[in-house]
Amino acid sequence: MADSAQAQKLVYLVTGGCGFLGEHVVRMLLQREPRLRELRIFDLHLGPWLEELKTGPVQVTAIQGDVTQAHEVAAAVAGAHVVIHTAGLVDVFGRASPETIHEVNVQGTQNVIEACVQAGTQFLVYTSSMEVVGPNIKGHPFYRGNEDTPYEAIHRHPYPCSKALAERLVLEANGRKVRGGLPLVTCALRPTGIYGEGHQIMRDFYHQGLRLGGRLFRAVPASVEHGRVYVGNVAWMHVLVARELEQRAALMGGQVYFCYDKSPYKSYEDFNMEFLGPCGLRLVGTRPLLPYWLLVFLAALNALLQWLLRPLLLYAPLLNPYTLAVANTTFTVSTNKAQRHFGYEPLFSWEDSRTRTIRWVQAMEGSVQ
Ligand SMILES: NC(=O)c1ccc[n+]([C@@H]2O[C@H](COP(=O)([O-])OP(=O)(O)OC[C@H]3O[C@@H](n4cnc5c(N)ncnc54)[C@H](O)[C@@H]3O)[C@@H](O)[C@H]2O)c1
Ligand SMILES: CC(C)[C@@H](O)CC[C@@H](C)[C@H]1CC[C@H]2[C@@H]3[C@H](O)C=C4C[C@@H](O)CC[C@]4(C)[C@H]3CC[C@]12C
Repeated sequence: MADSAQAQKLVYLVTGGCGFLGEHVVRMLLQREPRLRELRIFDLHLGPWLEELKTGPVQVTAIQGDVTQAHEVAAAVAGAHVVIHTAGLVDVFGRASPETIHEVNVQGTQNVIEACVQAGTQFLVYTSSMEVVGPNIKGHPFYRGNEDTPYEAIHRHPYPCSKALAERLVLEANGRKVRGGLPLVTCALRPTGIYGEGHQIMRDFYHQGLRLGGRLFRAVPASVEHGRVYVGNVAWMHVLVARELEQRAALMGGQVYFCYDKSPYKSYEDFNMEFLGPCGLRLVGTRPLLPYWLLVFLAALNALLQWLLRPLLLYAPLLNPYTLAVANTTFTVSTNKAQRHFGYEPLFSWEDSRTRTIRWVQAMEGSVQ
């Protein structure tokens, strides 16, 4: 990274900077990274909100580009000191083909790595996922596990497969010599289910509840714990890792860190109700209203319909065999590795994270009280 004379003048690149997490990373960098001279935001789809960021002291450069295009990535990385790579296809609903998911999540990540090597960029932070670990295809629970907990990470779905492969590429690239002869320092962050302002799935559940007269119907037992983490804390961890990588390269380089905070362990649906309940929705049923075998049948029917309708239209409901399996498998983390390695503490308390998310849902048109 830059020498002391220029230490206040760093260039950061955030890929996927207009996404749900990416936007929070961009805003967090502008608020909490005083060394920034230029912040480059690379995304397939640039958001109109970027314009408001261009009035501050930091040069904000919006770059419309595709991580699958190596030359576009190389141009965006050239001259950057730090790359935070969040761009990816987060698709477990069958919207994109397995080939496209692989091309974006794996080849796109390889393009970012090679661009760092060619440009002499030394620091790369990759947004991985809990799904690199599990739930696995056998439905084994991962109960309050950490980065060292043994677990049979076997996947078949294109999304977790792509995240696992991309993470491996990033970690294996740690230590490669970049242009100029210095070592590339990489690390991967593994958020569990992220929630907060801008979470599209939360928005989908809210609108589904409105369509059903203010009700959602329980499909998953309350006993199935899911780890969730507030988007602001995930963004903060990215900023902190990017800042500490240089000083702690020997300790942090090539490492993975789960993203965590004080969000409570609950079933996916019960956790969502922490925000949707105060916005007027009700979760019907203290236990699943339908037997599991019927849910399995309905999920399979959705998958069949998606396949049959694909030539005509995209049918991608929330319920499919993969989402049903994930929803019904306990996956929670309990770790302090990020705190031990680089002093991470959540920036937002559970209460604050909950309040911010509720306010965001309430701001959506038609919140029912
Ligand atoms: N949302 C979660 O719960 C969660 C949990 C763990 C990890 N993650 C990871 O966090 C990252 C961001 O996820 P998100 O939830 O913000 O998703 P998102 O879809 O909101 O954001 C992804 C961004 O990447 C961009 N993008 C997609 N394909 C691109 C391409 N070919 N070139 C350039 N940009 C491209 C999209 O336009 C979008 O702005 C992903 O890597 C995802 O795997 C998400
Ligand atoms: C229809 C019901 C069965 C309903 O409960 C389904 C919920 C389902 C859509 C979600 C349950 C668990 C979610 C996943 C989890 O939070 C972690 C993820 C990792 C991240 O990298 C991408 C998103 C996701 C796969 C997330 C997707 C939605 C769920 C499957």
